[in-house]
Amino acid sequence: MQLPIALVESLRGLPGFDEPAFIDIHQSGAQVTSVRINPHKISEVPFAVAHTPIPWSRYGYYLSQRPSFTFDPLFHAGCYYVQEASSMFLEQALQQTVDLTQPLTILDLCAAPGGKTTHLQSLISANSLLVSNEVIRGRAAVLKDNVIKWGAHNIAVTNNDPAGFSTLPGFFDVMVVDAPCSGSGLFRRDETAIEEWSPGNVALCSQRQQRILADVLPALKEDGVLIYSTCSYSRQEDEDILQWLLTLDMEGIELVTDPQWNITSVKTGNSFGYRFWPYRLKGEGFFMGAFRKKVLSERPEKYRQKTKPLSAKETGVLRSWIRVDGQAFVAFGGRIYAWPENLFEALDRLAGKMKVVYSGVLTGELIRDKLIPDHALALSKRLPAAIAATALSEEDAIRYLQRKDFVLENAQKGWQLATFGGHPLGWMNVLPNRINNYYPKELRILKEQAPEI
Ligand SMILES: C[S@@+](CC[C@H](N)C(=O)[O-])C[C@H]1O[C@@H](n2cnc3c(N)ncnc32)[C@H](O)[C@@H]1O
Repeated sequence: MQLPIALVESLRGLPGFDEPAFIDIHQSGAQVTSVRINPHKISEVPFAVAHTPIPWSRYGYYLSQRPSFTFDPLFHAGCYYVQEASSMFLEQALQQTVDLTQPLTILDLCAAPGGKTTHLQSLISANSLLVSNEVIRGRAAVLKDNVIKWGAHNIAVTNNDPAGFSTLPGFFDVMVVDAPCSGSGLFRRDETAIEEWSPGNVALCSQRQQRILADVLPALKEDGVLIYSTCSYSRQEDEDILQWLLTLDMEGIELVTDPQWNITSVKTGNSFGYRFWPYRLKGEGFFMGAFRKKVLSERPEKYRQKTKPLSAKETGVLRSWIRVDGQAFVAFGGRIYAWPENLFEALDRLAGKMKVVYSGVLTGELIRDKLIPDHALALSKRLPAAIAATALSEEDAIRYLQRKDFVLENAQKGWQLATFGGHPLGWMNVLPNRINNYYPKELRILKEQAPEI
């Protein structure tokens, strides 16, 4: 691996930078595999391979080998997320700056494919709302799929430019801006990123990061918390951005780190940054800083309800499909979504101002008083206990996920969940002579499993 000389030169003098160790780790070919479990679905790592906890995250684990995630049904059931270890430091930043037992409104501004979003959802209280935004439409679709897999009911996925959030002044208690960057921190994983790296691109990224932050900060409440991060090593995208934030009446927040974690703390003026060097800890290059907003925010507009919830009569048929307690049901384009009642106002405001591509739990479509359940409902944690389900063998689970035919002896007829290890994978409708597989086509496993030798 040939690192750009201009990058190495630009890092000289940065706290914690060790040039020979930096070059060595990139040439060693060593790879770190880590996952974060979904505490709403499982409580232990579901792999036979040896694993050790990631010290700064209660849900993160290093794996001694990389299993085939594609052919693990529990991956498709949303039981865990494959995520780089350093970025799980978000947990520390959040835990140390906000009271997570409170109902919070949180924005994850640059959210696709969903690493930070799924992590945030595991940390916040059930009556908090997480708005997970991605500006690029195709990437917002991937984000939505990952949010559905995670199975939570308190996330809304939006597809807006950061400037769009200026229509929601003072709306958020917390904002996470995991900014698009020059990506040098991921060189070990993605060698093509090396070809795209240039000093000019670092400068462009730095300007774009400032623009994104300036556009979105009006939507943060006074005293609200901003968490900023990149996977770049460059000072212009890291410390320089923290310095610049101080000029916008943002106040740096110092975080406590255990010295054994080997994270490099950087104090620049009154801002505090945290650098992750891959030769000092087990993880990729990463940078994070936290701030509190010290300037008055505009007040949000007076609330006027726009969305009309469905009546109890209209939703009567849903009772056998979803736990309706505490939920309001709303219809968009014939599709019925369950919104937690206590988040109704926030979701309704959001729907009035932003391009919302997903919210709550998509329950399904009502056709002539019958519900055609959506895949999202199968993966959600709002299913009633009594719903019909059939446990599949691992082989059948893979065939189900590939949308291939399989045979079930003595299975109950009708709509039911296809499950593996107690976790729903999706819907199927068992007919007398065949099984209709409702696993979404666009999510199916396309690869073939290599035969065991
Ligand atoms: C570092 S990635 C986010 C990774 C994500 N937070 C996670 O943990 O999975 C940055 C994201 O910012 C998005 N992005 C690109 N240009 C942007 C812009 N001008 N404003 C906001 N987001 C942008 C990219 O599409 C990308 O999804």
